[in-house]
Amino acid sequence: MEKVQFITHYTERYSYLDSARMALEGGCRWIQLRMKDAAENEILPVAAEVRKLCNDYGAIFIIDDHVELVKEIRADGVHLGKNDMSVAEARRILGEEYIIGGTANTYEDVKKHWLDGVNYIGCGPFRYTTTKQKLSPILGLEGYKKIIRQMRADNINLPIVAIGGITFADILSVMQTGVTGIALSGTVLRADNPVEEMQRILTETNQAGKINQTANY
Ligand SMILES: Cc1ncc(COP(=O)(O)OP(=O)(O)O)c(N)n1
Ligand SMILES: Cc1ncsc1CCOP(=O)(O)O
Ligand SMILES: [Mg+2]
Repeated sequence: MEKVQFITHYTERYSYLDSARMALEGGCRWIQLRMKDAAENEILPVAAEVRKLCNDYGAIFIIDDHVELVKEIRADGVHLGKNDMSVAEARRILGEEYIIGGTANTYEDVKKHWLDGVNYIGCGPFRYTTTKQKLSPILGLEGYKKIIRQMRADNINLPIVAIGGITFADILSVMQTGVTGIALSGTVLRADNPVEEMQRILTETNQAGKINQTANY
């Protein structure tokens, strides 16, 4: 599985599409199109461009929230949180070929998604971030360690992607908690050169992932 998911964001400098393009140019191969509160007629043209770019780069394309658009925009899957359609319902609609991600803030969230047939978990927030409103309680490193311990005890084997306020400096310690990967947005878009920042983040995450594989948890 890809270790780094980039989440699109609109800033003063960049459009949603710019953000996806820069992440792909920097080597990221897993893009989530997140256009919070945008209407369908705004999402569709951007999604068409992101789909094309992801095809060019051989990247996975996930859409946030919109199960009803997945097939129309030819996304590879969808990411769903607590206030979205349930993973079980989305699975019934989309079938087994699509990727479904689910948000978790607690071990109970992870377990429910596991039973509902999720493919990966977006687990967070790691720390405070302004990219998302109404954040769940901050997990910090200890929060991830606890969730991973509980998963191992119950034999739940699911990719866990840490999210929320993650920067380059956090990657090693976050990956060392045992998570599978990270999802990020703001730290890439705030960088002077987002393409280079993405490259640096990928190298660091893959390096940290290799250390993880040899560590004895
Ligand atoms: C990888 C990943 N993890 C978590 C989220 C948050 O999803 P959700 O809780 O539904 O919040 P919104 O993103 O919809 O505001 C995510 N999008 N991606
Ligand atoms: C979608 C989402 N869910 C929890 S934090 C977040 C945004 C993460 O973005 P950033 O890396 O900018 O903090
Ligand atoms: Mg959502």
